[in-house]
Amino acid sequence: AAEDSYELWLRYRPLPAAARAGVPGAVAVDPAERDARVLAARDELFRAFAAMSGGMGGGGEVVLGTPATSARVRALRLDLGDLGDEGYLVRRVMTGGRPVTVVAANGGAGVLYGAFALIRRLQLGRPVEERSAPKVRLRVLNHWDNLDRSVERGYAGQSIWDWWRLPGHKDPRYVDYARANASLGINGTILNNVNAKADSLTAPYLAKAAAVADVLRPYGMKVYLSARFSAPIELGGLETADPLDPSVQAWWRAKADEIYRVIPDFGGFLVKANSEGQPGPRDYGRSHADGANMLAEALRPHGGAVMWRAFVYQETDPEDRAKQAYTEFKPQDGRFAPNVLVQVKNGPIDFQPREPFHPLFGAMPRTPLMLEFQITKEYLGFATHLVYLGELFAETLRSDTYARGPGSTVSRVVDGSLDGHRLTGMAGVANIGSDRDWTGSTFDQANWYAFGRLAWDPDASARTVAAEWAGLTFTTDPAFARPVADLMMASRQAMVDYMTPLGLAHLMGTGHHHGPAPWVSDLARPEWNPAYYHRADARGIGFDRTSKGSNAVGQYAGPAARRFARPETTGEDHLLWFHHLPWDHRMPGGATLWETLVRRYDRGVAAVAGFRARWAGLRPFVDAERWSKTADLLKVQEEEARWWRDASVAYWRSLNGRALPPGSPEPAHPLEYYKALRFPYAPGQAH
Ligand SMILES: CO[C@H]1[C@H](O)[C@@H](O)[C@H](O)O[C@@H]1C(=O)O
Repeated sequence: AAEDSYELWLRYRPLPAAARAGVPGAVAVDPAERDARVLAARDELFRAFAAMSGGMGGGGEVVLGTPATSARVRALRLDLGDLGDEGYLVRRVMTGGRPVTVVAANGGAGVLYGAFALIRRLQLGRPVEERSAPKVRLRVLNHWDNLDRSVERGYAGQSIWDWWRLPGHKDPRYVDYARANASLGINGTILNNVNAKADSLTAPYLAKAAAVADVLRPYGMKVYLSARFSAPIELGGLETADPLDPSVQAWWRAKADEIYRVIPDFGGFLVKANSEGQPGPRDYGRSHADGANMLAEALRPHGGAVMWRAFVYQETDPEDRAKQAYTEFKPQDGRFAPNVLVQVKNGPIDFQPREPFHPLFGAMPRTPLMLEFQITKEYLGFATHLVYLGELFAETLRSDTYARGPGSTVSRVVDGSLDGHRLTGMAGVANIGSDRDWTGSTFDQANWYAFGRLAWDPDASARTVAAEWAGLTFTTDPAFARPVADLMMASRQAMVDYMTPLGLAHLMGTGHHHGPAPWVSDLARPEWNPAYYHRADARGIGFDRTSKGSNAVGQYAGPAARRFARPETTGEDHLLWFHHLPWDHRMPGGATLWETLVRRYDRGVAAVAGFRARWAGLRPFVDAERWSKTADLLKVQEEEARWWRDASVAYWRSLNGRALPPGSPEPAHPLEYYKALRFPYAPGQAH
């Protein structure tokens, strides 16, 4: 179809007539060039130029390559010193009296990224020159994809990884997946769920992963696997997976050797250990560092890395889940091998609509901390609600940890500049599935896009990224791109308002995590209950994490801790995250907490109604298919926003017996109606 959402942001279309002459007519690589990434860059430029020129191109030539392999690039004596392996330079130069656009880099990956940058700039109608290098080294997607093609927390259909027919059949979709990722600079992918089956490490599955790696390699992407810690028992027939046991160590060394025989550039392992029932070193009285280092030692001869997740909330500190990862990992700072990264979620609980930054950022200066975002919207309305996550990601990244004084932002922890780490990384839990539009909705494509752009440059502006995506995906007409970027930027706060305003968190329905269920309090583990998080009763609401409560604030560095210690300085965004307050608590504007809470719900619902109206006005700019799907989903979102608001307000009122502030509507139904709703077949559930 002419307007196919399958193409994502790589929609190569004829440029406006005036711009077509500027589309290069020729692409030159050195005849001896053998780097598959440079050849992929050349092919991508051919494809893009042919479409963008509408047959009218001819604005000169593009020369691609590295000084090492291209005599023409070498002859230009460009300064590429600060670009590393993956950075690039796109520059207009005169050679032999003719203007030429050169895409130069120190390595093939840089050439590839430069080619995509050139395409992007032409699509957006911008001057083509650009110099850029990634600030973060490992920019990876985490697929929570199971071997049976179900996707944990996936809302866009089945897994794209067709394990059954691999390696014999390689779905052409893998090439488009690689192109999309390369266009953002994403350079690695973890193919299988962190809740891992040991089967993924058997020879047949390694052959399948190798086939995928072969497709991704020309696009600069490495394959990684999630490793099940107990695999030596399940696959090797050993009696233990104790990381200090020599037979276990030998098993992993042999396994790593086997993997590198079939995937020579294998990236390494991602591990979820001793978390939510997964096996791990703690099962044997060993530490996380013991477990990670054992795997790191097996990968070290081959240059692989271990991404060891810090998502743990058992065993230690039952008083406050938000404190547990810090309690367990902070003492191990400095004990991890050099090829281990500790992968930390953006916030201390679990991918909520809003959380403060995770207290481990800044607290483990001797360990490379990898930041994990969730691109799939497990707690944020699945692929139905329009929520632009670039704004959430950027909020985390610019948060100041104060670990080394003011300006010690999370982005500086992650890019390694704060503590001098060269091994750095950012992971995004993928929202990709086999739906035609990849992500379940057009606007969820923007979240994949924003993750990639912010992994490349954690200091990039979320708004700029949104406008860029809207320009590439729809049209660069400012009468469209500007209002759409405004809508996207407002969308996350709108969701916070109608779901969990003022710092509330984790009030979603159990298991599936869709829809409100603040009344649930009878689940086996205390931290699975919404009531654990809101702690509301007749008198007040919120989780006291000050020194009078769980003292989670004590895990933050001085100025941050001081800010979070008092309601007045905490600010509205995290108010009830850190404080338990009476319903009559006076807010800065003079209204009570209760009134303000209800007003926030109302504001969130009204915002979504506003998005619908705005989208209606943008109809002339968008093809019918993509316009209608978005319009349909916004209608559902408005209904669900009202559901969240009504159910939540009805519940809080059942506790506090208060009237609604003037003008705020009564909930549509009595509380019992909301409590009785059931969604046994919601998508994406853990199994
Ligand atoms: C993969 O498991 C997930 C689980 O489905 C999810 O509810 C939660 O977000 O976190 C877990 C994790 O991050 O490990």
